[in-house]
Amino acid sequence: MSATENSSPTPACSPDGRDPAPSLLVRAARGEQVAHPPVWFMRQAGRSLPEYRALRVGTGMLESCRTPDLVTEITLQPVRRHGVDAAIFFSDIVVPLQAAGIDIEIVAGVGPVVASPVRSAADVEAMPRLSAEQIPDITESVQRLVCELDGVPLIGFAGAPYTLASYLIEGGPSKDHARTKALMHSDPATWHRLLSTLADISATFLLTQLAAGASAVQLFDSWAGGLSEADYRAFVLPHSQDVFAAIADYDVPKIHFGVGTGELLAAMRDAGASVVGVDWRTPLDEAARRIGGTVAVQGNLDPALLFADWHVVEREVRRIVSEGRRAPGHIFNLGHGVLPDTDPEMLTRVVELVHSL
Ligand SMILES: O=C(O)CCc1c2[nH]c(c1CC(=O)O)Cc1[nH]c(c(CC(=O)O)c1CCC(=O)O)Cc1[nH]c(c(CC(=O)O)c1CCC(=O)O)Cc1[nH]c(c(CCC(=O)O)c1CC(=O)O)C2
Repeated sequence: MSATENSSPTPACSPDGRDPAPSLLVRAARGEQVAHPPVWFMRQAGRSLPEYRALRVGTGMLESCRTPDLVTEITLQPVRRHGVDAAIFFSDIVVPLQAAGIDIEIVAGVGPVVASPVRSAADVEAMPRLSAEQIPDITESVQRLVCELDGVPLIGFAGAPYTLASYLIEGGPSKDHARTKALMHSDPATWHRLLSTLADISATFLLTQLAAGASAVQLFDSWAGGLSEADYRAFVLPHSQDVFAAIADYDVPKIHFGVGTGELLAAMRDAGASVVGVDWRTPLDEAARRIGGTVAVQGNLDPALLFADWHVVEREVRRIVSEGRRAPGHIFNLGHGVLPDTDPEMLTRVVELVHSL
């Protein structure tokens, strides 16, 4: 029976590439000597790929994320096309919120939109929790992928409590996160209750992916870089720590990433990460110095530079790989997600170049 006919994993592919032969990604994350850095890209599946755009016609984003046939195929597309060293589970940070019962949609061209923003103690009190039983499709998709990936590691992911809270409070994407910061400072009790509820939801989503066979996880705190270190440590870090503590029993790379977090890198390590993701603003050797040289780094090509001429991209990739060699371990990635209009050929060339260095 093939994996696609059976939702439970076959022994041949259940604990997967998660040992006994650790993948390049796992070895680099552990700081072991590797010939070249492993490479994958945030948002490597998705709008940059014509085969993704074709498959998505007529199906909404969140519906796609809950349909194992689509999730499996979309997750595999960039692995086949680019030869990346890891797959990232095709989903979104708001999937667990919707699965829990929160009225949230992803509107094309806008992003996540929340029907009733969460702004008061009563709103937080009324928030639902997420149980593993509500997301059997996530288990099925991960199990199928682990089989189909045949040793290529699958990275599971979730949004961190702060970034999820920012969408729930603002009601959608926001540049300044003004309502979020206002609630944080004017009603700390409600704030901590909200973040603790979200930490629970994130942990359940990650645990589900790990139990189904994911080889690594990434916790996205995309918007944490908008906070001072003092606010981050007081209002955010304890909740991100709770998420990492919930998955501590899994001996897998635990990547923690945010945009504009140059001042927060050490604090994000303190959340419990074994790999810290770095955007393009901080060189990787400097990032490793700020982190204290104890964990691996991931990054950090500016996604906008993929629109420049190849000689620019080549120079930048070489610089990043060389700076990454001065860190205790390096996973090559962009400094944030692939932009939708990126020429996928550029991504394939970056993979080939990193593999040749
Ligand atoms: O600007 C905003 O605040 C809204 C952003 C937004 C989100 N989901 C969204 C959108 C609209 C859009 O991308 O156009 C909506 C969204 N999520 C995704 C897609 C697919 C694509 O980009 O073409 C799309 C666009 C879908 C569509 O319009 O058809 C899928 C997604 N989101 C995410 C991931 C994980 C990853 O990045 O690798 C992945 C899957 C992995 C993959 O595609 O390979 C994670 C995610 N979603 C989201 C965030 C918050 C910050 C950010 O977007 O950069 C983050 C974390 C992050 O990337 O830093 C929220």
